Amino acid sequence: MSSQSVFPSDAVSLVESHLREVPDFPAPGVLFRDITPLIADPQAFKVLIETIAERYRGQVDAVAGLESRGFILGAPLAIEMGVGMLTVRKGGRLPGPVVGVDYDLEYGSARMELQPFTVADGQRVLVIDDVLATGGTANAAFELIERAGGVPTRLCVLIELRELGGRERLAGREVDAVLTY
Ligand SMILES: O=P(O)(O)OC[C@H]1O[C@H](OP(=O)(O)OP(=O)(O)O)[C@H](O)[C@@H]1O
Ligand SMILES: Nc1ncnc2[nH]cnc12
Repeated sequence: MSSQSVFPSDAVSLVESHLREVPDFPAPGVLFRDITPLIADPQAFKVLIETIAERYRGQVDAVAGLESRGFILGAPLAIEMGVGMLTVRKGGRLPGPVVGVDYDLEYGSARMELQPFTVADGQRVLVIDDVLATGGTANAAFELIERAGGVPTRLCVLIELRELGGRERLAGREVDAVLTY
């Protein structure tokens, strides 16, 4: 783990101590960072959400969660900050009208969609997810929010996997990670 988190060291330790590292999931060679122990611990989950909310309170008008683990973090965060929740979903799951973007992952491709009518013009949006890997998913979310008329101010993730280059793919975007590997 590297240091330099923009979050307090207590929050970094909290995430680190509640993570499961699962080798070869969902495919051989992938070390999967599993946040389920963290969200299953009511005290840890509450403190984490409060800590993240503290950093962005008053600076954003909405939270956009990225399907599906970003929803788990985004919904309580939106309530804690008193703003609305936007859902950036995998292709084909939202009733239209939607804006969509196709993008490449490490292996294969994917599509994310957003209902533009959920985004107010000029609305400042915090994008939230559990993991930043190649950055394809987050990059798609930034593009969709902009196409819908919003202003994606930054990405917040619990875990950044540095060697997968997400930060470079998101060049010019603000990225905050609680924990970086
Ligand atoms: O930076 P990237 O290379 O785009 O990868 C990061 C994305 O991958 C994971 O989601 P996944 O697609 O596994 O979906 P899930 O949350 O529904 O499991 C993770 O929750 C991020 O959304
Ligand atoms: N190694 C990983 N662990 C958890 N989620 C991921 N999403 C992309 N890569 C991941």
